[in-house]
Amino acid sequence: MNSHLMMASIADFIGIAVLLVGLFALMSSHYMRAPLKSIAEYIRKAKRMQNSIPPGSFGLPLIGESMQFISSYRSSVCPDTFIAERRLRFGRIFTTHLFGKPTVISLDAEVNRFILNSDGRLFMPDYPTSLKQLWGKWAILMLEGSFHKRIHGVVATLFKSDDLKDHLLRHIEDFIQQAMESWNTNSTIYLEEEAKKISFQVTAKVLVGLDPGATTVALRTEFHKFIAGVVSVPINLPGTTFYSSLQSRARMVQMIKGIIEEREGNARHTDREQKHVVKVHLDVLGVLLEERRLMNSKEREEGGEREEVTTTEAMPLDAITDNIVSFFFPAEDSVAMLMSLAVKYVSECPRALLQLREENLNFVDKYKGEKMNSRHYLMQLPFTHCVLNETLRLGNIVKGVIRKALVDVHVKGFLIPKGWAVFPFFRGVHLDEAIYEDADQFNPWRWQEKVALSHYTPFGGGPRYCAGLDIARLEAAVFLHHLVTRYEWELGERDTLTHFPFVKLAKRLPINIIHKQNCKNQSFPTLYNPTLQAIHVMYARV
Ligand code: HEM
Repeated sequence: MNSHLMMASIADFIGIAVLLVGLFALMSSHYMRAPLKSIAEYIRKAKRMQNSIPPGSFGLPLIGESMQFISSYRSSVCPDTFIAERRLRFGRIFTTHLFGKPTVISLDAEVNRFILNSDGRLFMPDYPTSLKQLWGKWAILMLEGSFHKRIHGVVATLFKSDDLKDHLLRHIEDFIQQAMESWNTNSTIYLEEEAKKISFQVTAKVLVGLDPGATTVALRTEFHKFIAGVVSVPINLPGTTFYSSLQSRARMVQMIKGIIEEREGNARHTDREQKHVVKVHLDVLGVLLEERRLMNSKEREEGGEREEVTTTEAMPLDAITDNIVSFFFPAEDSVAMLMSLAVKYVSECPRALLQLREENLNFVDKYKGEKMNSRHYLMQLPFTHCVLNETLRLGNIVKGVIRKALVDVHVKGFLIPKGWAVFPFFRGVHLDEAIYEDADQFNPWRWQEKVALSHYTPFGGGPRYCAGLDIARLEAAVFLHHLVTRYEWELGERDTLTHFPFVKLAKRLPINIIHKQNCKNQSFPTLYNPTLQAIHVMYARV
């Protein structure tokens, strides 16, 4: 009964809107000559629309159902109340009104895949103006069309390359070693804090080639102030969080520009005739600078003389700084969350922890003294990756993505009207009992059986799939490897998860270190790395 009332309210809303448009058309036509036929056509169209828009409710005027959505995902007890209630009343595809827009939420894996794969044709990302101000108009999330394709391609190619992953592995292990040095038996550490420290260092390395030091610390301080603005009221006045966030963003941009200037000062530039070597740094800044050089020189060639008197650039410097700034977020926050949640889940599931430890100790034995590379960590630790898959499924670090319909879109018998927002809600699919048995339980063994990967989208899909997924998996696998082979711990104070706006552990996951492994008998896989060798020797002397 309730659902019918809600459906009626949407239908009324559309009916009245279409009637008003019809009336306006009639009134504005010269001498009201518009044929009555066209009004009938409008009414027929309204009827057709009201029949095919997914059922649901719009909630209150202007704010719609945003408050219910937010309070549901702020709760650590029953975060999915909002979704569960509506799924029961309306099914897996329903209409609501979120953050100022009529929105279709989809908990249907097939529809979600369709939306992700139709990016750029039927849908495009749709972020509020305040977020555009924060990320910058050139950030990958804001880009469309061929420029998006180009930036995505350059970054994805870099992140897929074994050279980059192997180069990064040395640093990941180094940063983990340094962090772990301070964790001693009988001490309590805040795992989320430690994971964030490590992943920020990895991020600074992979994005701009920075080693830990004063600049990384300064960059991290500004990044934290910057990120606070993402969830603030967007009022750009001195004293507001939003204002301070924009100021920090500007300082991050200055630091990145400083690194660029330093690189360009040192660079030996290309000159094909003189056969100079191009030095492309193995990081995101390096490949974006190279891409910019290529695009701008092509632009100049094509532009001929006219180009010399204009300042047009195919790829301005802002395109580099906006992207670097925006990559800091997934690279620091999401990866650290993956590591922290994996530790929480295995700590609560002793059988999984035991198997994880066994696999990783065997791995140490098997590759004793061998030169390790990223493929070892990505391919030779199957159970570790089952743990990570399950953590991503259950933890839903990214709940879903928001898109806008570019045209009227028909899918599974429903209409998503042009201009409406659409929210493929991955979390709703990942926690669907019809797909995953005991969906709310941590069960890494399910990944040892045949699981339909088409339902599984923790890293999105289509043209905007996560370019950094291998980096995220590598970092998390190496972290788990070192943690379980060297430490025994127990969870400290009980911690809870909240989900809005981002997944967070309320207490930053305190863990008590019970035992630090005597590393004498443990052969670290990357012994040839001089820093690690020094640390290994140090441990061996303990
Ligand atoms: C556990 C960690 C991570 C998760 C869960 C995650 C999740 C996602 C998701 C769901 C998307 C799709 C966004 C959309 O469709 O609008 C995405 C895109 C992306 N992610 Fe990640 N990500 C993670 C780590 C990383 C890392 C480490 C990087 C690299 C620094 C990265 C870089 C990117 C990039 C470049 C895109 C493409 C955006 C676009 O083309 O519009 N991500 N990620």
